[in-house]
Amino acid sequence: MRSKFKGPILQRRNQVDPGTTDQRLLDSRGEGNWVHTDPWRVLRMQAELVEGFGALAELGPAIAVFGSARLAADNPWRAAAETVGRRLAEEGFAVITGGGPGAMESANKGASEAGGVSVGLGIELPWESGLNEWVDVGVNFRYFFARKTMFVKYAQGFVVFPGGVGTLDELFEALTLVQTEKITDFPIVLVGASYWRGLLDWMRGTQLAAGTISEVDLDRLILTDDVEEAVARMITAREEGSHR
Ligand SMILES: C/C(=C\CNc1ncnc2c1ncn2[C@@H]1O[C@H](COP(=O)(O)O)[C@@H](O)[C@H]1O)CO
Repeated sequence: MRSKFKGPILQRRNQVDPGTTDQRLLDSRGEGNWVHTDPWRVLRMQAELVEGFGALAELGPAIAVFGSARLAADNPWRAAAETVGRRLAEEGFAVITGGGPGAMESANKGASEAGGVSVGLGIELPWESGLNEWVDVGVNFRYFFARKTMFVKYAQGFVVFPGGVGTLDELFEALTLVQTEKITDFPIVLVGASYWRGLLDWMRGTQLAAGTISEVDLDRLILTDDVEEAVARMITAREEGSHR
């Protein structure tokens, strides 16, 4: 009876493959299509997590700063993001952004110029993106979910500047993780009261009224125009965390 093990799998009779796995690896160059298959993608996802964890494991206390990629250089929120980056760095926090332009670039600039650790977690996009020039530690991701894991795992709080759907995605992911107690003691500060108030009013007037969220969910969002308050909230959370 024909019989063979293909790794852990027993094959007998007419189920026996010709050749061996090593032979197939070494004997031919093969076709390239397999790199686009899901099993291979899983290895790439795994590699992104490993690279991200490796790059950030010793970062120390860090705050993520989010906000629009599209804010022009003279937009006042850019100046505020730069101040937040600088002040967080002065207080000993690493600053993590998406590594892109706009508010991200300003926060990285503030952190880098203050001598802090300025981190950019970039994402492969259909158009040219890359990391802004103020990123001093950069990791570029293929997969959004792997990148998002890094923000939440290595930041102890979020400061969120006005932004579009990308910023809302990051904000509501954090809020969901806090609500479901996947992350704890995690301040979320929204800078730009005039920009965010409409959203918070809708959440209160529509979501809270319909019972789809609780008052405590709204209480988790801190709204301010004062960048010093944003920084102070992060410092307080760090101090409270260190007493536990
Ligand atoms: C729009 C342009 C470039 C976009 N490049 C980005 N690079 C890195 N991270 C990005 C980029 N765009 C969005 N993000 C992430 O989403 C948030 C901002 O998205 P929004 O829709 O602009 O609010 C941001 O925090 C990033 O994490 C060319 O100008």
